Amino acid sequence: MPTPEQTHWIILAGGQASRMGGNDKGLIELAGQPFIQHVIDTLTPQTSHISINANRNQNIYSQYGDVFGDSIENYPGPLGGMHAALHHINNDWIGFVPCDCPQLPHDLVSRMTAACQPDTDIAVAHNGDYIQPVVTLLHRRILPKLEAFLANGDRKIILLYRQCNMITVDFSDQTDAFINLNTPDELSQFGARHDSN
Ligand SMILES: Nc1nc2c(ncn2[C@@H]2O[C@H](COP(=O)(O)OP(=O)(O)OP(=O)(O)O)[C@@H](O)[C@H]2O)c(=O)[nH]1
Ligand SMILES: [Mg+2]
Repeated sequence: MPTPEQTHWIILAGGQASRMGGNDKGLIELAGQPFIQHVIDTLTPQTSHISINANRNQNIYSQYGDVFGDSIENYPGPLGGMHAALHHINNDWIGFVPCDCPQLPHDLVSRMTAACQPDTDIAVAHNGDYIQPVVTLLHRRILPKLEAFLANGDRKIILLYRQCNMITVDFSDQTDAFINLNTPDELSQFGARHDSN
């Protein structure tokens, strides 16, 4: 429904990365490049509208593009980044990807946009096994529901989605595209596979 050019994409890098020892995950290096650079490299051929949601090291992230932080304090989770994006970006359709997913689909934007219907609130990627709740394209009409959800103290992303008109977008041909690296072990194992290829 929206064309790819009518969408604006946010790289979510605002988490605490507690499982990664609290290091700012978007800036951790993989194959000589910070995580955020891998995501930017995948998205740049797909869209010219990219912003970064980060709560730490905003001066460093600003070298990679437009940066904004959460307006809700105490790390409410990815929905905090989505909430901030809906206030920061003046666009009907806003897409999200996490900073710790270094091999996202090269056709993510075209497939997510093509799947949306006029009444779609949220399109969420699905790898055939699992829904990928932080790889999503949403319409700004969900903002009132999102604000009520957060004000109620709710944080579980999928519970909000179930209140909306959600569709899933099939990426079962690319199951590995959504591998995300949450711990030092996952990072070193992924790095070792990457080096041996
Ligand atoms: N803006 C914002 N983004 C968040 C927040 N929590 C998580 N995220 C982002 O959501 C995505 C998925 O989160 P996780 O992989 O669980 O990352 P994380 O919360 O940094 O890591 P853990 O603390 O180990 O769970 C990542 O891109 C995070 O940057 C938050 O409180 N605010
Ligand atoms: Mg993760």
